[in-house]
Amino acid sequence: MLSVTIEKRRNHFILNTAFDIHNEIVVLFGPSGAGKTTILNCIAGLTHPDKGKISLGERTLYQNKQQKPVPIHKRRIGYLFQDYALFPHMSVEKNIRYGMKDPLLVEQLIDITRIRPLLHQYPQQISGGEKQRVALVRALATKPEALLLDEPFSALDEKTRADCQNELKRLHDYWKIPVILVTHDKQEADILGDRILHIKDGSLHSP
Ligand SMILES: Nc1ncnc2c1ncn2[C@@H]1O[C@H](COP(=O)(O)OP(=O)(O)OP(=O)(O)O)[C@@H](O)[C@H]1O
Repeated sequence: MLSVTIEKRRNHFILNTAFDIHNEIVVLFGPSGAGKTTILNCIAGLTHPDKGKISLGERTLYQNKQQKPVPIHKRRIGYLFQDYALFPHMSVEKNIRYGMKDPLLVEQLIDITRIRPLLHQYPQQISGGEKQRVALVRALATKPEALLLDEPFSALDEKTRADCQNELKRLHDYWKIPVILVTHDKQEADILGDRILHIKDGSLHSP
């Protein structure tokens, strides 16, 4: 379980939120500037709350200012952004194998997502949807214990977005870990979310 309690001062409000995520896909849904990315960044360790506690399974990743936060690379959290961030000078295969923990698992992921024909291509030679699937596999190849997705499919056309959404569902059925997905797209939230958390001005609220 991913357990999150965050208090953090922002420009126009104090982000103040608490929630638990089991092995499910939870959608974080809310207007621009509501605090969604700040929450993901705190969980990933890119920034820290002013107060609060973040734990993943038995491990405490952050607890107030009493103890040193666990550094990003030791959190075992996969983070996928809108602009995929593949290494441009590496083939798809090298991108995926970078930081991988378990070669057998990577082979399975490649088959599940049907990206084997792309392995020898470079990022600039494949489409946006393909890049996003590769980025998803790369994130999972590190064997994360939780996955954070910040509008991963918003730059894609409708058909490609639907394909990627299906891919994510299939991967999650296979690999049940806590997933947080940020989206502005209500339809995507309904399709993918086991649960939807609505956030506005830094606080969770009912729709
Ligand atoms: N370094 C910072 N210091 C103070 N406030 C910040 C900082 N970075 C962002 N903010 C403010 O925090 C609020 C939340 O920003 P955040 O990026 O988390 O929102 P978001 O919900 O992800 O928005 P979007 O959907 O547009 O990406 C915004 O009002 C933003 O202006």
